[in-house]
Amino acid sequence: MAFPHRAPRLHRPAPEALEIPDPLARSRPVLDVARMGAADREAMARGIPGLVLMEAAGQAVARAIRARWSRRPVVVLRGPGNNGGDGSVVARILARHGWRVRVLDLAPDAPLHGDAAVMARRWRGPTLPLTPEALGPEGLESQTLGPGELVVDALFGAGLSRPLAGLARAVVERISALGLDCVAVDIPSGIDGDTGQILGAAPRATLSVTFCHPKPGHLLMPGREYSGTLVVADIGIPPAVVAAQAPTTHVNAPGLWALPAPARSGHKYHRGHVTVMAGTRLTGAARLAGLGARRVGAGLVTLAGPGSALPALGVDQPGALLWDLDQDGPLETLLADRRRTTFILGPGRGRSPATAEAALTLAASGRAVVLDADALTSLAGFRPRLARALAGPCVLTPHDGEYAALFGDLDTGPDRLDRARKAARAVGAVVVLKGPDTVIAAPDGRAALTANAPPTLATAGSGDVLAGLVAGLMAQGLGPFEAASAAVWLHGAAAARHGPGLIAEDLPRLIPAVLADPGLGLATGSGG
Ligand SMILES: NC(=O)C1=CN([C@@H]2O[C@H](COP(=O)(O)OP(=O)(O)OC[C@H]3O[C@@H](n4cnc5c(N)ncnc54)[C@H](O)[C@@H]3O)[C@@H](O)[C@H]2O)[C@@H](O)CC1
Ligand SMILES: [K+]
Repeated sequence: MAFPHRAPRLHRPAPEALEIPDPLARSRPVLDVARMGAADREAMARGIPGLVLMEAAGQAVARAIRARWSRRPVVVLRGPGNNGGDGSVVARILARHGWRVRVLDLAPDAPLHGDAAVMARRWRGPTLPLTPEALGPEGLESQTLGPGELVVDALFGAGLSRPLAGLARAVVERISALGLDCVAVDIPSGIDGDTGQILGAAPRATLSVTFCHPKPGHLLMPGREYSGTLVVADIGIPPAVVAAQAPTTHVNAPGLWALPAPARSGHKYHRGHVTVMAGTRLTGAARLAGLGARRVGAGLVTLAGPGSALPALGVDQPGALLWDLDQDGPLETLLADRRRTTFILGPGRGRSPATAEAALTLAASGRAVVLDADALTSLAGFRPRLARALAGPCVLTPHDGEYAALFGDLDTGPDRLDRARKAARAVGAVVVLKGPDTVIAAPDGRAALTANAPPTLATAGSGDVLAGLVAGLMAQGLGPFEAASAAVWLHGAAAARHGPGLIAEDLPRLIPAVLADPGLGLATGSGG
């Protein structure tokens, strides 16, 4: 039998096998539109020509497309600015690799400027005007966008300044209606880069290729959903240029925080003592919070509640301590023990003036405090008192409803990053604004955007576990911003390990496997 004299043809990787490194697996800066623009200008001022950056941007998009898809007809929707300039580069490079490419110009009569004009001249292939006729069912399907065609959305990026209207809106809606694969250059046109909100309309991209670092709009809903798979390409902007923009927002992932490794010589009091203030009913919420704190490494956890609640509180946690608020003493007695470093108030506590008073007492105690659920709604109307009372590290964990109760008067729009930041500043505490795109904000302006939480986390009791994780990390010495960010990430990572059918009780059990991830540096147990 003769040996084949040609090497076997390599298989083109199936999309599932495509190895695009997850740009959100480690923490990195998130650049708002103004900082990204400033970084671009600074890079150019340091001698990197804009054309070089644009060529690198277009090349990165073309590379991502070629990695993901095999050759197919492509239509590049080209806008009037530099996003369109990137689109011209994508068209040229794909065509050079033998792809059939057409450019559809949004504003064929508008004069192009600067780098975008240069790149448009370097594209010598077919270019059609985007006209109303091209958008009719006859035009778009039969002439302009054929079945199976790949759309490159290079209409608008960072320069989006108003809602999409007219032809731009019509073409974007047509892409979605036809269910075509769409690659967004930088960000889907119509998604606000700073807020993730849709301005008018936006295409649902299969893939978005952005440059240098992600923008808030890639991580905040609905922008995150519209962005599809995110690729972040290095286009040669030096890290020092990015650092000079002093980014205050980061991707919430390892690197933003480091988990406390248990010291070999340590004992349980070195790992903090978390006290969960429970109510009479819904004791499950306090138990879940206690489990969260214990699994993440708190040395001791006390579940404190009224005498009538104690049998239920202790039912399934032999390792937790119990405190009878009627027999053993009230909150003040607990606070007299300085080794009680950390408190949780809210889960299952009940909404009442007494809960608000307990929250204010804890805030003034100087201990690390997590205020969640009923503590937040009970504090409605007491925010100025809370802000004045706060004497120690404090984390508030509202979902949107609890946010409305406590911060509804703040002047914010739908932008969740802005909402969390303003709330943190208003009260002087770290705010975890929970949702599919949980935002953590500190009073000093730092913020973290989370992208690892699967939708299965939206289940009763999951927030109670989160409160426990935050407290458990603060008990071990993490600052409130780091503890809150790490807890939110661990919570998402635990849920992601489970898949469908997740219930809150599963989450604490999944935490050890997450902590064993080598990327977190705890697996060897070699803490000093
Ligand atoms: N040096 C740089 O600044 C680089 C920029 N790059 C690209 O440049 C993009 C930003 O470019 P630009 O600042 O030129 O902005 P864009 O290209 O995003 O859009 C600006 C143009 O769109 C118009 N416009 C905005 N919103 C509109 C709407 N709703 N309807 C109709 N017209 C609208 C504006 O009037 C302006 O003419 C980035 O997103 C990125 O793709 C890359 O080339 C990398 C380098
Ligand atoms: K775009």
